Amino acid sequence: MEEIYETLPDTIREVDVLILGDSRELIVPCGSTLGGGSSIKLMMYSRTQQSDYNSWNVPGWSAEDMTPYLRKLETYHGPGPRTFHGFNGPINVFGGTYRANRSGSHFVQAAGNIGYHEIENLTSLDANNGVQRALKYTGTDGTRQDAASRYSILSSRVEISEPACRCKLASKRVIFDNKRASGLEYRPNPKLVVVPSGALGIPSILERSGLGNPEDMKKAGVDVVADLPGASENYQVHHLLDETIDAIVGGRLDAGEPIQESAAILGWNAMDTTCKIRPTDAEVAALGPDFQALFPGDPYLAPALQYFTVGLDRDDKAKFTTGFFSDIQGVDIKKHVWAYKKQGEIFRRMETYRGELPILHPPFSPESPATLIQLNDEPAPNVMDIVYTLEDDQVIEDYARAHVETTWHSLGTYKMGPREEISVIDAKLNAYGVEGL
Ligand SMILES: Cc1cc2nc3c(=O)[nH]c(=O)nc-3n(C[C@H](O)[C@H](O)[C@H](O)COP(=O)(O)OP(=O)(O)OC[C@H]3O[C@@H](n4cnc5c(N)ncnc54)[C@H](O)[C@@H]3O)c2cc1C
Repeated sequence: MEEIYETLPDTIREVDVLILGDSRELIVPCGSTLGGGSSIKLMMYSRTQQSDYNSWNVPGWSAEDMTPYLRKLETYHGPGPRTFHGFNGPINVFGGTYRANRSGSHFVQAAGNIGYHEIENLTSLDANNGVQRALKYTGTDGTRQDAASRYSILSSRVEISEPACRCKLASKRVIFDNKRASGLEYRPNPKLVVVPSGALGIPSILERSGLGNPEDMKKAGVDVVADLPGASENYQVHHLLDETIDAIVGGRLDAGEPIQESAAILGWNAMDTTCKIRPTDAEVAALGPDFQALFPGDPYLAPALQYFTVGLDRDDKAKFTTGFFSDIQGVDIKKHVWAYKKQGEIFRRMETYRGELPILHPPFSPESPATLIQLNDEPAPNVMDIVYTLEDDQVIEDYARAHVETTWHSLGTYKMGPREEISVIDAKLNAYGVEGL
């Protein structure tokens, strides 16, 4: 395990030009270990909206087609009608062994005050514009529900060494016998070659193997086996502003204590509420005609700059950029500014609210109604929506550009769909232009 861990990249680093004349490196964290992201993820339970599945427009992969599999993977311990969920799957979905109930309830109440009411089952695939007390990928004892242990990869010693071997051998490239995938370095002639290396790992491995954008492969000296330009397109990840005020990081809590006591707080991920919200029609209109023309739709409208491509060896730096805030219409940044204001209106109405944290607050001018406030013992009285000026909008925008981070949910490379839409795999997950992969 240790050896494998050390041979895989921990993070993918990216240099993005976010502010004119300045540049900042954004990091996409990924789980470079057995179980991948599921071994380090935040355990937050959510499901894709049905419109997302249906937008793939691939027979056999609609929301209706996917629902039996969504049920099959879970043992659901949450609220809501049983029709939407599964009760015999390997992954437990549970409310957690610990919750910060007071602030959670205040959030639900405050969101309700501005029209986002509590929805019992926000994961019904079409529920929207509501909040829910969050569920987690944890067992009823608070244990992480990771892919490696829940799918029994670790159930016997023999099986431990098998996926471990594959991880290591897969790490360079797929071998082709003419157009047929025939092995992963030292494992010749299997019936089928599967490369489960995640949205970040797959493009590099397959481009090193000759499947990808011919231009990029030529530059890297790789012979073309299949011309699949989509391999280095369509990468998507979403952005957020985030800051940790963690008791362990802050030195207020020794991590050893809760571990020794098997404390219930170990089953907590500090996310007690979750929500899905969209701008209203009036808000969309206020964001301008460019935004209106493109909404609702794919929020990642900056594909021209998003790609991930080949390096000659596994440790070579990938050519990679998220494309955050780079679309000329400014739709991506406008969405972020809208979300900043909206979450502020919820927090300002929480009974627990006592003002903003200076380290997390954009530097509005002291005259702005959005300027930093700190309250003493009482929540804010008679809260009205802040009316932001154009200058305030600019402050939020600059702050977002300077502080935005990536959010761990990489997807989209090696896209499934018709080949003419520069997709890379078909509805049966076979790569176009070759066999057995
Ligand atoms: C910090 C973090 C927090 C997250 N929080 C949540 C959350 O709360 N809720 C949620 O639903 N999702 C969350 N996610 C996202 C979720 O973990 C991923 O979407 C999911 O794990 C993707 O699964 P995957 O199988 O596609 O790829 P991965 O889980 O990335 O698995 C890819 C595997 O391939 C291996 N690999 C890569 N390159 C090579 C190579 N060259 N050779 C051999 N092996 C290779 C990797 O080591 C890894 O084991 C989080 C992710 C991260 C990183």
